[in-house]
Amino acid sequence: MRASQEDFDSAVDRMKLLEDPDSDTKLKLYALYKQATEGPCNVPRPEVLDIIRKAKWGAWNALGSLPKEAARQNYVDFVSSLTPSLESSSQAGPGAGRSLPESEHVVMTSEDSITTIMLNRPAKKNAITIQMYQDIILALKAAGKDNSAITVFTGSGDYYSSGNDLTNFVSFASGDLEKISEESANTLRNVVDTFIDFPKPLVAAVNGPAVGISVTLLGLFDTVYASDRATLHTPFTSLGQTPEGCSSYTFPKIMGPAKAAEMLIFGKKITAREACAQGLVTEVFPDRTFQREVWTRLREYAKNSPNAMRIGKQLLRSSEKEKLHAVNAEECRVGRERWLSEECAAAVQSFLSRKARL
Ligand SMILES: CCCCC/C=C/CC(=O)SCCNC(=O)CCNC(=O)[C@H](O)C(C)(C)COP(=O)(O)OP(=O)(O)OC[C@H]1O[C@@H](n2cnc3c(N)ncnc32)[C@H](O)[C@@H]1OP(=O)(O)O
Repeated sequence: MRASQEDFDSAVDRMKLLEDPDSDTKLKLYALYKQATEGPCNVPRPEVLDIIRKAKWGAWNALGSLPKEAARQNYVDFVSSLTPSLESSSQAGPGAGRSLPESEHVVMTSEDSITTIMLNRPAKKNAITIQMYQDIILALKAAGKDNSAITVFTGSGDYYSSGNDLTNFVSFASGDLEKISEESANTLRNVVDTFIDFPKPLVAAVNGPAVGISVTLLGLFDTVYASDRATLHTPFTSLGQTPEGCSSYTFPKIMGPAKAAEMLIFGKKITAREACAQGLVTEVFPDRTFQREVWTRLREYAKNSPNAMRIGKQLLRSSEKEKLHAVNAEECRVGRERWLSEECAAAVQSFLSRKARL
């Protein structure tokens, strides 16, 4: 169940009863309200000296391209969490009775028979934390079962995703290496398995640059639309790491072994247009019209018979599934060894200490 306009209006009224909320709470409420009512931040950044307006602008702007509907839901949930005693008995609490999982950085919305899963951490270029991997799994499982016809995966803000959050590796230096690396490999394996098994048409709307795992997973999507501003980069070897997301199998198959090697072994960054010429991207759109063109097209596609699309996908993909699961298992086994290597530790340290940038 998603928040209606009435739920939102009622949350706005309840919010007025809050007694002196702290400034972080006020900023978050302000940003979600603006996003829910006006959409993405569309005003120029205020002057440096105007501290309050600058903070408000920053909070709104940080919501990137979060859809109005998702902002409305987040606003209602946030107000509910602040005012539990004021909840009317007819209203569901946060998460109660909702078919969509909630997450701070992985936002799920459904409209026009399309479920959208959006990475929503624009200030960190949508880098994927361990919690986000778990949330992606939950979101995909929910989308696989809901009554939408198509599922779309996209990013908020100027990046599609900068890949694995490199601070995920910080815990490697501070804890039980064996245990943490095993848990991380299991998480990676689960998330990739969930993409392999996803039962409906899965479309990537690559709204901007994509790095690392956000690129490798594209080989498991049914259709990939990209903005002409997007680049695709898999800098594994400069990080002392190896390919994942089944790309060691899907990329050579899609683009041929030589082009795949350039990307996955030498870390060559390619443009969306190059990726399209090589078959990894289905179609490239001008950035200016990307959202409009992609969503117009997807809304048309979503009118097709959902069952026929799902069964069609199975016919196209099922013969590969066993192979893909085996590839995933092997990539995770090898990847885990690499994460424990000196090379990987040094590369991550270098990023974190800002000595190296892509
Ligand atoms: C469970 C474990 C699974 C493991 C799966 C493994 C997958 C492998 C991969 O995905 S490898 C790819 C890893 N990603 C990267 O190496 C990208 C690193 N990021 C960059 O090089 C740059 O940030 C950039 C080129 C993406 C963008 O550069 P730009 O100058 O435009 O912006 P900033 O660098 O200032 O970034 C803004 C803030 O975002 C933080 N950030 C960006 N990417 C990551 C990331 N991958 N991990 C952690 N943090 C990231 C960046 O640090 C800035 O934060 P700050 O504002 O607090 O400084």
